[in-house]
Formats: sequence, C-alpha cells, structure tokens
Amino acid sequence: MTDSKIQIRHVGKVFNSQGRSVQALQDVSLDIQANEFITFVGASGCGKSTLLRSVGGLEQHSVGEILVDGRAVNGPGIDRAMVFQHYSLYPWLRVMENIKFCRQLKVVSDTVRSDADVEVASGRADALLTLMGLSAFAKAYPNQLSGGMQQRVAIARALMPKPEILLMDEPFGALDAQTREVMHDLIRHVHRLEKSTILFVTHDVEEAIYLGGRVVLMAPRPGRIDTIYDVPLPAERNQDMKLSAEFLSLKREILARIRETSGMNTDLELLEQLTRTVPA
Ligand SMILES: Nc1ncnc2c1ncn2[C@@H]1O[C@H](COP(=O)(O)OP(=O)(O)OP(=O)(O)O)[C@@H](O)[C@H]1O
Repeated sequence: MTDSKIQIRHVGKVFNSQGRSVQALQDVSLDIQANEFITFVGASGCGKSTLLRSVGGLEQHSVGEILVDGRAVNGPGIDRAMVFQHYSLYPWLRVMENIKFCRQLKVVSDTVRSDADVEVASGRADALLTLMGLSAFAKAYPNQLSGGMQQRVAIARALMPKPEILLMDEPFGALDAQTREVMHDLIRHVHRLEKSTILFVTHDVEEAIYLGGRVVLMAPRPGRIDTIYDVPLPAERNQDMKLSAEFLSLKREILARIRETSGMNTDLELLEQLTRTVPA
C-alpha cells in the first residue's frame, strides 16, 4: 500500500468494434504522486488517450484497477477535470458564463443553495480570469477570441471546481508554436499555484520534457508503458533551458526510442533496402 495520489495497477483495455479486437492498453502500472506534473508521449495509437480517459472515468478499463486517493475509479468525479485539444466552449455563452457554467450546474443541483456559494463561485471565476490574463474579455463570446485565448477559457473552466487532478489531452495541439510557449509557462504557473496533479498527453517531445517532472513513453500494439524518464531540470523552468545539453540529450533519446517502438526504423530500413534493389 503506497500513499500515491493515483495508483494504476495492471490495467488493460480491449476495444471490440466491427469484429476487430484492439488491445489499447496491456498491463499498465504506474504510481503518480500528489502535485506531480507527469507527461505522456508515444507513437500514435499507443493508448495515451485511453489511459487518460480511464483515469478520468470516461472509459471503463477491462482489467486491473485505478485508484485515486485509495478509492477505485468507477466513473467521472468532481476531483478530476479534463481539457481536450478542441476547446469545447459553449459558443452562445460569454467567457465568464462559460467559466462558471459547471459550477453553476452544481450549485443549482445542490439541495441547499446559498448566496455565499454563488459569491464564492464568482470570486473564483474572477481570480481564474485574471490568472489566465482574460479579465478584459469576460463579456466576449468564444468566436471573438483567438485559439490560445479560447484554450485559456477552457482551462479556467476546468479549474473552476478546484479539481485535484487535471487531465490534459493534447490541449495545445491546435495552437501555433509561439502561443504554445506562452501556454507552457502559464500551465506550469497554474500547477504551482493550484497544487494540482497534472497528467498531460502530447505528441511533442519538447513540450513533454519542458512541462513534466517525469515523461512516460508508451509503445503501441499492444499499448503499454515502455520507459519512464526523470527530467533533469529544476522545478523553476525557462525557455532557455530547451537549448541546454541535458534537455537536448533527453529529447534525442526519447525521439530515438519512439522511432524504435513505433517500428518506424524498420519501415525506413525496408525503404532503404527497396531503393537499393530497385534499379534507378
Ligand atoms: N472507441 C474506440 N473503439 C475502438 N478502438 C479504439 C477506440 N478508442 C481507441 N481505440 C483504439 O485503441 C488504440 C489506442 O488508442 P488511443 O487513442 O488511446 O491512442 P493514442 O496513443 O492516444 O493515439 P493518438 O496519439 O493517435 O491520439 C488505437 O489502436 C485506437 O484505434
């Protein structure tokens, strides 16, 4: 028995669709500590999203168990919030209304609803708007905002109920490189401030190293954990660190391992052999 925030024990997941069976996860075990920022990378189809969704309770694993604070995950809960690549904001609601939406639903559904609840919710929404640098846009509609701003609204909305665990599935995948850099520093700041535990899935190895304290590399067919890397960078980070020898060496190592585990090396070797045997 450990005191890890999240315990993933021998988790497996099989999808059966159209007469085909896919082993999306096989024997995945991982302990994640409270307040950790852990990132997941790996070739397409290695089960990163499935694992994240399983921790979020949006997917039911076929075998094994997932425990949060020692309790089995059987479905979504207010202690876990998810942020996806596509902002999923309500286009007919203004920024502030979007942020308050879930909290309002909770307040309204509570049998005892006090004015104090609503006041606390408003105070938190204001604070989150400021944190995200969106105070001037409280009354704007989502389509009046850039992609980066919309994603900041989505993050503020996810943070609204003070989730202990934030599950982020390629949240910056649709943003341009400069906006992503801004978002990286912002999300690290949020992590420090809110003391949440963050699980972050990405295709971008540089993003995974810059954000994470550990990087989990997953491999496909069947989806599994291949290697876990400790990131040799201090807790306080800045963009210049991306050019440091430690950073670049870890990036090279992870990229090489992704190529190996995805079979891309084999494909390239095959292609080389073919071009050698096919006359010009
Ligand atoms: N609902 C589903 N029905 C059937 N198969 C699924 C379903 N969801 C995922 N899979 C399959 O499970 C495997 C793992 O998918 P998953 O989306 O978790 O991988 P991933 O690592 O997140 O991929 P990507 O990086 O491309 O987003 C893939 O082979 C995928 O096709």
